[in-house]
Amino acid sequence: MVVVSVPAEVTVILLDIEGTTTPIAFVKDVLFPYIKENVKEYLQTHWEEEECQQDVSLLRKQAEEDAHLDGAVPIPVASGSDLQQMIQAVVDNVYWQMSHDRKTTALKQLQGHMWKAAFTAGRMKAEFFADVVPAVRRWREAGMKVYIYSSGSVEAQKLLFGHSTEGDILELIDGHFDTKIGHKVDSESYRKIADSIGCSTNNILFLTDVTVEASAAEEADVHVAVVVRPGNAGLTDDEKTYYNLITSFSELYLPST
Ligand SMILES: CSCCC(=O)C(=O)COP(=O)(O)O
Ligand SMILES: [Mg+2]
Repeated sequence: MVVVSVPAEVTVILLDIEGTTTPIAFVKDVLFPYIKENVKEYLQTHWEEEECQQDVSLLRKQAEEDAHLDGAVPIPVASGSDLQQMIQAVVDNVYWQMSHDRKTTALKQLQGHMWKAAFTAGRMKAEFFADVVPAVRRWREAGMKVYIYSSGSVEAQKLLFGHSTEGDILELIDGHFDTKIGHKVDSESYRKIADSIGCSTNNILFLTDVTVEASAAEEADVHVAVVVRPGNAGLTDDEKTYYNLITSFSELYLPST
């Protein structure tokens, strides 16, 4: 087994979800199809609710910003539009964004609200790779703080950790960040996360499957390791040489343990 040593200055482990703690297949084959199958009915049922109206407003704002993109789907303003046409426009916009795996705050917020019913009713349970929970427990026993940084909304992250096949493991996580702090490919986001936690960027080790995210974090002086899991996108030879790679969290060696 290859072992990657965690630098002594690291006190915080920051985890990506999809492709790092959780199989991409769970996201692509369970979470995302649930949205596609239920978005129309969800909008019809919840349309009058404040939360749903806020989600639609955010999607409309995003659609305005996306207007220049090929195939972008506009969402008309409420007044003067037929309700069913409006709902269909939102559905089409969600489908279009999902077909491009967009990580916009607007899409992620709606998805989080939609998953709430499925998770809280016990109809869906989040999957974590077998090494994740034991490793997080060990890190915490060794005095590390463990945070999540995912494009999935904080609300959705809490649903996953609160309703998993391993039970409610939310208490293992010290805090959550999503794209409201900035995008994961933007190095400034990692500086803001360090500020918010109250540490230096070089006190953080970020684990992700996506090398552009690793590169952005590294630019901010965050330590990184790239996580290679079944079903993840392949890496180039240069990426394999450049980054510390782990295939399991158990391959991380903490000097204090
Ligand atoms: C609460 S995560 C749900 C999955 C998701 O929507 C997503 O975009 C995952 O992105 P990540 O940044 O964790 O790779
Ligand atoms: Mg990921």
